[in-house]
Formats: sequence, C-alpha cells, structure tokens
Amino acid sequence: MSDKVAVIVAGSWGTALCQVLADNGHKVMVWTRSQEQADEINTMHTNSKYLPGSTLHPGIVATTNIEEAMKDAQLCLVVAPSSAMRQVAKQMKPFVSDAMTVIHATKGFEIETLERMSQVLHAELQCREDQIAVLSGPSHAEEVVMKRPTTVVVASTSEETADKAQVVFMNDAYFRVYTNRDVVGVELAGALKNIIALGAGLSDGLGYGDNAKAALVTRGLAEIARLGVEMGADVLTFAGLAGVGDLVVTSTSKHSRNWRAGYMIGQGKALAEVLENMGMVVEGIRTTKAACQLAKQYQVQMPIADVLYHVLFEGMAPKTGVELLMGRVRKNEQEDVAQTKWI
Ligand SMILES: NC(=O)C1=CN([C@@H]2O[C@H](COP(=O)(O)OP(=O)(O)OC[C@H]3O[C@@H](n4cnc5c(N)ncnc54)[C@H](O)[C@@H]3O)[C@@H](O)[C@H]2O)C=CC1
Ligand SMILES: O=C(CO)COP(=O)(O)O
Repeated sequence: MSDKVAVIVAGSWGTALCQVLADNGHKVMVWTRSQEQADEINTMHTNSKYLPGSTLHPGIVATTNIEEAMKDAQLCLVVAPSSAMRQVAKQMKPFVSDAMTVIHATKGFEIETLERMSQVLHAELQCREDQIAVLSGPSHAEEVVMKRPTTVVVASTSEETADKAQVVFMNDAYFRVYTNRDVVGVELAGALKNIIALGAGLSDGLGYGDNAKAALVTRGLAEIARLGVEMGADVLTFAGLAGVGDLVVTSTSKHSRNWRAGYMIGQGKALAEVLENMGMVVEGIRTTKAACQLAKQYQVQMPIADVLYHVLFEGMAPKTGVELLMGRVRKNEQEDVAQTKWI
C-alpha cells in the first residue's frame, strides 16, 4: 500500500511515527508550525530539537501548510499534546473528508472538559465516530525512530477502521500492531499511566529502591484500572499493551519525560524549574489534575494520584507523600480488586 498519510505536528512522537509510515512505503507529509523545522526535515532529514541524533527517512516531507499536508490523504495521524488538541483539530476540520480515517496517538485529557482525545476530535471534526482510532502502547519515540522492536495497539469502535490502521502502521521488521475495540480503555490507560510513571520517578529521585517502585506500579495499576472501569473501560485493556505494557515502560525507562520529571521533583527541584528544563510535553502533570477530578466525580479512590496532586500543586514534601501512602489504613489487597471486577 502506498497511499498518502498526513501527520499533524512534528514533535518526538509524530516524527517517530512518520519514520514508521515512510518505512512502510507510504507517502508521508507532516505539518509543523515552524518553517525552520520544516526546512530541517526537508533538507537535512533530521528533527534535532525533538529527536536529536536520529536520521529520518528521506521520503518524509514537511510543510507549514496544513491544507497541503492533508490534501488527498486517506489517513491522518494527529499527535498534538492534549493541551493543543482542540485548537489543532479546529485547523484540521476543513480538510477532513468522509473517507478519511483520523488516528490520534496522544496520551492525556482536555483539562477544562475532562474529555478524552477521541471525544475532542469527534466534536471538533464533526466526523463519524467510526472514522476515529487511537494508537497507544509501550513506545518511546527515541527507540521507534531507531527501529527497535516495538508493539502497540490501535483501537476503534469500528473493526474496519482498526484493521485499516493496523495494516498502515504494522511492519514485520520492528513495529507490531494489535487491534482492540475498547477505545475508552486504551485512551484512559495511556493517559493515566503517566501519573504512576511520575510517582515511580519521584520514588527513584528520593532514593527508594526497587521494592518501592514495584509497589507503586502494582498499586498504581489497581487504581487507574479502578477509575477506568468506572468510566466504561474493559478491565482487560489495563492488562494489555496500553495498560501494564505502557505502565512498565514509562515507569522504568530513562526516555520517559514523566519519569524524569518525577525524578527531579523527588530530588527537590521545583515543578516550574523541571518543566522549564524539559522543553517537551510532560502529560502526567495535567493528567494528575484531571484524574483527581474524575476520581471525585466517579467516587473512586486514587491514593497515589491524590498524594501526587498534593506534591505537585500544593507544596507537600515528596517524603511526606510517601509517608502518607505507607500509613494508610490496613487493607485486604483484594478488596479493590473485587471492586474493579478484576478476574
Ligand atoms: N514521545 C514519545 O515517546 C511518546 C509520546 N506520546 C504522546 O504524544 C503526545 C505528543 O508528545 P510528543 O510528541 O512527545 O511531544 P513533544 O513535546 O516532543 O512535541 C510536541 C509538538 O507539538 C507541537 N505543538 C504544541 N502545541 C501546538 C499547537 N497549538 N499547534 C501546533 N503544534 C503544536 C510542538 O511544536 C511540538 O512539535 C503526548 O500526548 C505524549 O504523551 C505517546 C507515545 C510516545
Ligand atoms: O508514552 C510514552 C511511551 O509509551 C512516552 O512517555 P513520556 O511522555 O513519559 O516520555
């Protein structure tokens, strides 16, 4: 297959996915706001700000004209940060046809509305729900661009759309794609795991060991699945690539911006300073806010997210946060599991 694919925004993840699509033989046109970045991609075949040291497929073409990027594309991949998704979707809207499949690979919520990304896209693009899919899973851009073996999942309410996305993205060299019908679960798992990855980084930054991190990841999975199920997700999605798979990679990888942000906070740096140094999106910060609001709305207990909220936004010392978690009332491990209908 060699249809044109449009990619909207050339950050780390958008650019790495351009590489996959170009390797798969597609004609890839990526939209970026920055003329300087477009020129660099077109002439040097690099994106030094977001993927330093990597050489891109020479067939990837960048443009600052969104109409040119999307014209005649069968499939459009959007990888804007969650905070920019609605604004970017408004710009895409005039160029989305009935025949176009729109896939997003963003992991977050719109903080003002607490909507998932496919809800934002559906509302702004005014397209059919079955035109939309989400791509998620354990996949750091830095490894994908180097063609290191990676597996992801694409979910759509339409089996046909998920199958189409699977065929477009999958190759047998380094990018394996599974399909899934649980859009809610895949989006929630991908967004919520960033909170736990922040917590894992914080624990490492405090100098705690592997026991503490394993506990955070395990109990973190229990609490994000608990919220997910209340919001309509299939619990099994949390046991899959978008759930435990992504939770493990983000909580343990040196590539993770969420883990790195948590680590620096654990070492005593202020949030503003951490974000200033990162220069890339750290979705878990805003997602902690969103999750705490959702937990209240759905009456679900999320002790780890709660403590992180206090540390990130209310000046609680990270060590005090850990003491609070360790000092919670005695519990039976399976109480929560039963509530989650986890089998
Ligand atoms: N980097 C990674 O390895 C992965 C990232 N993701 C997700 O992908 C999403 C994007 O992350 P990254 O690409 O890593 O972020 P990034 O920080 O590397 O790049 C963000 C890009 O968005 C652009 N942008 C920001 N606001 C914009 C606006 N209003 N209009 C147009 N362009 C705008 C920036 O110029 C930049 O090119 C996030 O939700 C993240 O969680 C998912 C899987 C892997
Ligand atoms: O979602 C990711 C890997 O699957 C990327 O995580 P970070 O945003 O923490 O780098």
